[in-house]
Amino acid sequence: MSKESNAVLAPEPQVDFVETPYIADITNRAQTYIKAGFPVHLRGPSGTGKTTIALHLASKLGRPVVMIHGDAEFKTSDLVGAESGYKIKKVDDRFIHTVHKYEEDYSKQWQSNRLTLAVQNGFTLVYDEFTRSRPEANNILLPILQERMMTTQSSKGGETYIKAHPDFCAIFTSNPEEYAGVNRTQDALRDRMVTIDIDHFDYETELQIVMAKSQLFQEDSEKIVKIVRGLRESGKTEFDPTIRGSIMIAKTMATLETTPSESKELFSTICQDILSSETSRIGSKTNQDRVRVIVKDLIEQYY
Ligand SMILES: Nc1ncnc2c1ncn2[C@@H]1O[C@H](COP(=O)(O)OP(=O)(O)OP(=O)(O)O)[C@@H](O)[C@H]1O
Repeated sequence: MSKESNAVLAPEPQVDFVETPYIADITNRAQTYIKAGFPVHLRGPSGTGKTTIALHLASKLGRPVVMIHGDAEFKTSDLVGAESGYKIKKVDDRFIHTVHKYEEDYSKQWQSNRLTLAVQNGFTLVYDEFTRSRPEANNILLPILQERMMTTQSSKGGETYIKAHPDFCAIFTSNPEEYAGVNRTQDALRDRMVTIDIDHFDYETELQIVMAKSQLFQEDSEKIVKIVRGLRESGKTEFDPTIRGSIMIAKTMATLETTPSESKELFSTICQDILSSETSRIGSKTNQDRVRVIVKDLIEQYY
């Protein structure tokens, strides 16, 4: 299988994907803009489901999907493709086994990269956390989004143009600009996409996701979701706890073959460990201790 075909994903529904009215509303709005020919940008804090919704949207469009993860090290050539020097092909002779022929192809090879692959073939591009790449690397996107035309360097030097396939479309995700390692979105790029701001899920969606991922019953999943939401709403944590914390608590309980209702002490310890870890990223013991106290109080409240 070629390197290119490894980069292409089939547009398949995700296992355990939960579609509540909250998710359906975001998906439907995004789909409308894509249908109208505009790229969509899902922007929001960590753990608000942006990547999952982007892949869900992509699967609904029914075209093969090419995914790129933003990276501070990216250069334009990592997105578009680059001259890869010459390649040597070894050919085994089928009849005389001791004979190996080597074919050397000194002509420069064009290694199509993911963006080129999507633009040329009309695939859906999911560019996850695209603002982690430097603005200079992302500049290549401007003519693609504006004129549906991509500029590349030809093997003979100079520029060539690739017209975007009519089915090509792009979905972007990003974290807010105050996050570490996130670059400011260039105005020109932002103006060419429809940005949908996403926040933490509503209660019903969090509950359905926890149940789907852990197989815990509703009553037990509700306890987890109420505690995580209570901690988030307290506003006293360094970082907001997310659905990831809820999923980790639920899966840990399920692995131990117990439930929050059966084992209150164990549940309390697991909630305190996971939530203090998720909400303090600079190793502050003060924050961890504060979270442990709030979580303990919330557990008393919801038992
Ligand atoms: N609709 C959904 N159905 C089932 N699980 C979901 C859904 N949305 C999100 N999740 C789960 O929630 C978690 C966080 O989602 P996701 O990774 O998409 O968030 P994100 O906003 O892209 O986060 P980050 O900014 O940190 O990359 C994942 O474990 C994901 O599987």
